Amino acid sequence: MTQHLSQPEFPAATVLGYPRIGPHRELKKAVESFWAGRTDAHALEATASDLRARTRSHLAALGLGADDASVPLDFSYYDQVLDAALAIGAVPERFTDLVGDDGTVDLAGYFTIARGEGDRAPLEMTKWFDSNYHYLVPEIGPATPIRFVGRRRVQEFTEALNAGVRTRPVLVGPVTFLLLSKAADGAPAGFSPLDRLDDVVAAYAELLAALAAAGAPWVQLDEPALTSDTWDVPRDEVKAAVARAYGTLAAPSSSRPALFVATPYARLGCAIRELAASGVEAIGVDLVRGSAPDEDVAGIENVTLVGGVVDGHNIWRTDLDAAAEKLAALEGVGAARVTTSTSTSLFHVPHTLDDEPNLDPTLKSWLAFADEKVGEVLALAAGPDGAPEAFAASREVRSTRPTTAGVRRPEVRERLAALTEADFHRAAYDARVAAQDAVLDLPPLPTTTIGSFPQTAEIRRARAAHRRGELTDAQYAEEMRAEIARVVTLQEELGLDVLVHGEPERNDMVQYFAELLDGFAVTENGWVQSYGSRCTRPSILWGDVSRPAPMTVEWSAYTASLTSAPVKGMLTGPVTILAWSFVRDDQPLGDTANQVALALRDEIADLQAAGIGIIQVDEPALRELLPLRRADQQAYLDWSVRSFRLATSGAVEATQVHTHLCYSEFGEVIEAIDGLDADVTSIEAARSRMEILPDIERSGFARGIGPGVYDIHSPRVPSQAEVTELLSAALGSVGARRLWVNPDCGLKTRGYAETVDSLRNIVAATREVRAGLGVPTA
Ligand SMILES: Nc1nc2c(c(=O)[nH]1)N[C@@H](CNc1ccc(C(=O)N[C@@H](CCC(=O)N[C@@H](CCC(=O)N[C@@H](CCC(=O)O)C(=O)O)C(=O)O)C(=O)O)cc1)CN2
Ligand code: MET
Ligand SMILES: [Zn+2]
Repeated sequence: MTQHLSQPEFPAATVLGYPRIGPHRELKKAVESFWAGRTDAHALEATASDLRARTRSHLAALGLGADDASVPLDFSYYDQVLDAALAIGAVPERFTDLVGDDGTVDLAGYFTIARGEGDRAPLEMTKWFDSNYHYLVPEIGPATPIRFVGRRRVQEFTEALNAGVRTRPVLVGPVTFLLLSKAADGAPAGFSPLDRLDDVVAAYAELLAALAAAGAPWVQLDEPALTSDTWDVPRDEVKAAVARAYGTLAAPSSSRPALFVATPYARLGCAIRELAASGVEAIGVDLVRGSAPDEDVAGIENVTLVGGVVDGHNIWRTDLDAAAEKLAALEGVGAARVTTSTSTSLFHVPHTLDDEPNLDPTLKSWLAFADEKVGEVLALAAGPDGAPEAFAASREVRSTRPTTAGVRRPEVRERLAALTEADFHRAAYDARVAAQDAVLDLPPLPTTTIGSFPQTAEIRRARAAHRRGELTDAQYAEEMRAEIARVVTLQEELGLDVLVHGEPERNDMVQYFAELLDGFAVTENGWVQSYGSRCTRPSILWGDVSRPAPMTVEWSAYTASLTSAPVKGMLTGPVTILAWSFVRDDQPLGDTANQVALALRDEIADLQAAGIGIIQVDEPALRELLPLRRADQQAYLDWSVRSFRLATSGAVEATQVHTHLCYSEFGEVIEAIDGLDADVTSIEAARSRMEILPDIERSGFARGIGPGVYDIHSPRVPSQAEVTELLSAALGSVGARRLWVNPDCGLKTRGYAETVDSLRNIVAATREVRAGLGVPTA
């Protein structure tokens, strides 16, 4: 051991992070009431402080030590990447007026940067690694101010210490911060945010010193970017950045805390040597999605290796024997010490199983949410002799799970085994176009929406009342039908060409289907943050999947009965259903996806039989599950595309199959999108001003395409002129024959006022552009 004498030991058991939204979404409610002007910043700060207090004493009560830095301090009002940007003062120029004399931004300003205001666009939002969490993308240019200004983490640390808990502050690490950033508008060609590394590192060094001065023995720097090899920046530059950043931050000094660098989500392949040589005291590796590092890493003998053996990203009870073996194998790498942790932060999983009285007890015995995972980490640190009951309970799952009814259903398995290649193919596209043109009679540049209309407070209240038994099934259905009728009338008045039913009956586009399919369970309080204050309750896909009855046919058929316009049926695709659920870990994902696909295939057949001629199968999560390492990507794209094709290829030639994707860079998966073989694809494009078009052109994509012309993530109403301009750009690259007109995504999070104005402008702009083509306008 060459560690400094005063060097504290890393805790034997810890977790990389914990849910921050609150067991009953306390933070969501407090933040939304602040936004609505119902409470002031003081009240919000007080609620947040109370939530932090409850979280740390809860974690201490669960058994994480109160004085040894084993309780992580990872609170955020909205997003941890935005927090990092504001800690170092990196505010985009358009928000400069929000910055005070001391370089900080107050709470109201913080939310303005997160959510936009008037004509000022918020920071772009995109997926956090391969999860359904979304972070805000910092904008870094050559002149972006970067210096340590934001003391929130320091204050939170002191607050906890005064209450008797010495926490471990968590920060997004400097290299990941810059790799996740984008070049600010106006940055010269060739500029990369990583060019500002030295400035960022200098700011972090001051922040670390402030935390040490406040009494923090350890600080956790999250560097998940090091588990991916898909950055634009060459690998050698990433390694050099790690060496440079941590060479500075971990240089011997009495004024810094000990550093724990965590690398969740996949294998730390890229920079472990640079990290080990840098002088950081501890390195966390993901042993659930990744594997142990090589055995010849120089410097590792001075480092504590923190083995992430409890899955932070899924909810299955850990096989403690297998996890203990992984930890034992990690010992072989030659580190100074090996300790136990989770693979990722636990903010991807719900708080606790104790809040789920209605989950089937057998299923429940197979699961571990965040609190139960804390127990697993502690049990592993104690070992089989120290925690015999936990190890016994874990063994019990191994024996009951494979044999429990519903886990393996012969009829589902036989149907899958009998599939042939023909089940994955539709007729040739040209034949489909001819058949569809003959029945659909659509104008050029057909207008449509992505499916959902605003989920109003009345709709949610009705659903809550139905759940509590205050509305009968019939009364609830009546309310939903009334809403559908309103949405149909509105779309007719607006003059949209292909109508939707608006999805009022869906609590969520995945949970709705999970509630109707066999093989899934749903939670009551299993909320997980998706972005900002928005949460979802991921369903639990535990057994073989099948469809006991049609799921959407009545709603779609009712909708079609109200109008002579074509109505688009609306389903969620197999990949997205998997991505936004907690999925069984006992068989390949592709097999599970195909089971879901067969259920959807039957639904499509029923929709067709009910006279629905256009069916959209949403796959917004296609890009999300893309593996973080290039070598793994093709295999993923193969099974994901095939499952979509299995779901949709039963459609007859005349049925027009649509798909929809949103969020993230599609350039990387454009060939896969082509492989879906949908007749029409709608895709997010408005916020990036149609940046996707060159990718589409280059790929030779030759079917219908609707690049979004309305950024639905903002309350802003796009003007007719703006939409006309976007459409003209799209027309230039894809041509009138293939272009569809639609918003970026569903309208469920929007209000009615801005929705109606925006759709009106979209229809008007489309008519203007059609007129330019010499097409009749009405
Ligand atoms: N699963 C999923 N992931 C996704 C998306 C998505 O739509 N679904 N979209 C993208 C963006 N992410 C999003 C995630 C959540 C929401 C969202 O709107 N969430 C709602 C909850 C949606 C929901 O589950 N609603 C339920 C329950 C609503 C609720 O809170 N009910 C109250 C009572 C309602 C009342 O009395 O007003 C309660 O239970 O306490 C329903 O409608 O039934 C929220 O945070 O507020 C939007 C986008 C990517 N990932
Ligand atoms: C996140 S993609 C959303 C698609 C869905 N059909 C909707 O309109 O809400
Ligand atoms: Zn979408």
